[in-house]
Amino acid sequence: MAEPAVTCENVMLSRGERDILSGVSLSVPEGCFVGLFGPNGGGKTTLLRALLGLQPVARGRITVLGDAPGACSAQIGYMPQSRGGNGASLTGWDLLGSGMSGNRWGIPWRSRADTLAIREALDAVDATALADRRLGALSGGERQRLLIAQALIGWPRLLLLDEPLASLDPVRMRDVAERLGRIAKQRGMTVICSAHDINALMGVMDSVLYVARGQARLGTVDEVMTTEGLSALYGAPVEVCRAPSGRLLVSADAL
Ligand SMILES: Nc1ncnc2c1ncn2[C@@H]1O[C@H](COP(=O)(O)OP(=O)(O)OP(=O)(O)O)[C@@H](O)[C@H]1O
Repeated sequence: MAEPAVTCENVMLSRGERDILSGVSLSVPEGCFVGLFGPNGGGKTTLLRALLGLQPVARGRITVLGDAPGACSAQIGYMPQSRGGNGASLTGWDLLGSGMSGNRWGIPWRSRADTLAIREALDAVDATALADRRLGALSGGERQRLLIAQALIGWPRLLLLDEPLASLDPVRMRDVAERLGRIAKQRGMTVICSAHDINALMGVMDSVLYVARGQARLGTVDEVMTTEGLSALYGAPVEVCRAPSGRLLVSADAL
């Protein structure tokens, strides 16, 4: 059987004096598309950073692509949570090319293979027409698509996306989610993608990873997104309803 892409064994992650996640054990099979959800401050970014080796593991053990976090960086694409703003005078080509020449000295130079890899990644999220424009002249959602393209360059084995759908309008959100799902399946990529709107990833993700109050639960949508399951995770009544359209509605006073 194929080795899992990610494992956590009794993992605790702390920031400063605070424990953000504790006792987390899970296994993500290679090729699985995982939607990562939870409240603000629930620990989604902290977990993604731990998988990258950027956040120390306070207790327990994490493996990523069969190795310690940080050991397989070349096989991982990462899109950090966008805080906007920087590099307004750069173009999309500059942005995507910047990640490719970091191991070379001298004037930035792009090989034909680099250019092809950038073109493929831009095409994958329908961002080719944006790449010649300055970042400062793009909308938040347009910049967001370029950042997703940047994470896709070279078709990484593991793709970690921190709220890639934020700032996209509903139609574009669905379009980008479906494109990511198709690429992941075609390329056998493992994806962990955080989001706030679970409906944006319905039909695209294979599993849901829900983090809240320091706990994590991984399973299918039907296993995790239940009134009982989420109420237990939040430690407060949470109601999960499925509309006739298939959309999930999650509501609670505490959310
Ligand atoms: N640099 C830091 N130092 C100390 N605590 C931090 C730091 N960054 C984040 N935290 C805290 O860690 C907790 C988890 O934050 P994290 O960013 O992982 O949550 P999140 O689930 O990604 O939230 P959001 O949905 O708002 O993006 C939060 O309570 C946050 O305040």
